[in-house]
Amino acid sequence: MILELLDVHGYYGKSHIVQGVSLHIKKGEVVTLLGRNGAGKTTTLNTIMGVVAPRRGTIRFDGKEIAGLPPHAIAEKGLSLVPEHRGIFRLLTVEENLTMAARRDSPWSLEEVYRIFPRLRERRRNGGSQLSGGEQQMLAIGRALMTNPKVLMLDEPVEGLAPVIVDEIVTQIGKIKESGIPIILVEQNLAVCTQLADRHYIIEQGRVVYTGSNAEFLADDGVKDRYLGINIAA
Ligand SMILES: Nc1ncnc2c1ncn2[C@@H]1O[C@H](COP(=O)(O)OP(=O)(O)OP(=O)(O)O)[C@@H](O)[C@H]1O
Repeated sequence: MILELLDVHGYYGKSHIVQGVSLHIKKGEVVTLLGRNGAGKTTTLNTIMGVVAPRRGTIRFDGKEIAGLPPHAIAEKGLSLVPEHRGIFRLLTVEENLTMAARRDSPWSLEEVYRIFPRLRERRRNGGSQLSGGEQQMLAIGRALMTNPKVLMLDEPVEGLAPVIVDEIVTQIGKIKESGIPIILVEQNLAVCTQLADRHYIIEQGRVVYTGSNAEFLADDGVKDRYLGINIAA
């Protein structure tokens, strides 16, 4: 098990948002965090990264406790979060965005990243501000790869993108999965989730209310209806 959360609680000030989340991810797996808006998925990712300090519970990464460490120390250990609002440097070129994230010990070279994201190679001299939304997302993920992540967390990577770009990014995330990097995916697009994931967690009001394999989830229309408000018959 590469990452494990046991009864983790996270707060924004006095607001108790993450209310005892337990979950885990193994090497090579893709797991999703599903749930309605405001359920606490992003806050769970921020709690793993130490951006929201966990007040109770255990977060073990590679067998060692990381709860309570500052975000930079957690990032240095190899946890990488690509946030919803991408955070690329708009005044730098694509290639500069990538190279400035590179770590000396990383097996991920520019070539490797360009192999997964051919569009970034084509756009390598373009500034961040000249990229489409999809290209910005690719750059944000590519930049995370340059840091040699041992666990990659993606927060709504295809939100607001055209279907053809969504397909492209799903293929690219699939290639990252094949490379062996475990991925925690927060995503509202269920088709994307079920194409990529081995397992799913559904979060409601800061708690895990369902967990199952992708096959179990796909076979259970009731679960989608109950927790996600998707009427399968419609
Ligand atoms: N910086 C913040 N300060 C205070 N409350 C916050 C903050 N960020 C989020 N919240 C609250 O925490 C709750 C959970 O938000 P979170 O973003 O984790 O939900 P989510 O499941 O990721 O949903 P979404 O898809 O809307 O991002 C919400 O009620 C939200 O209003």
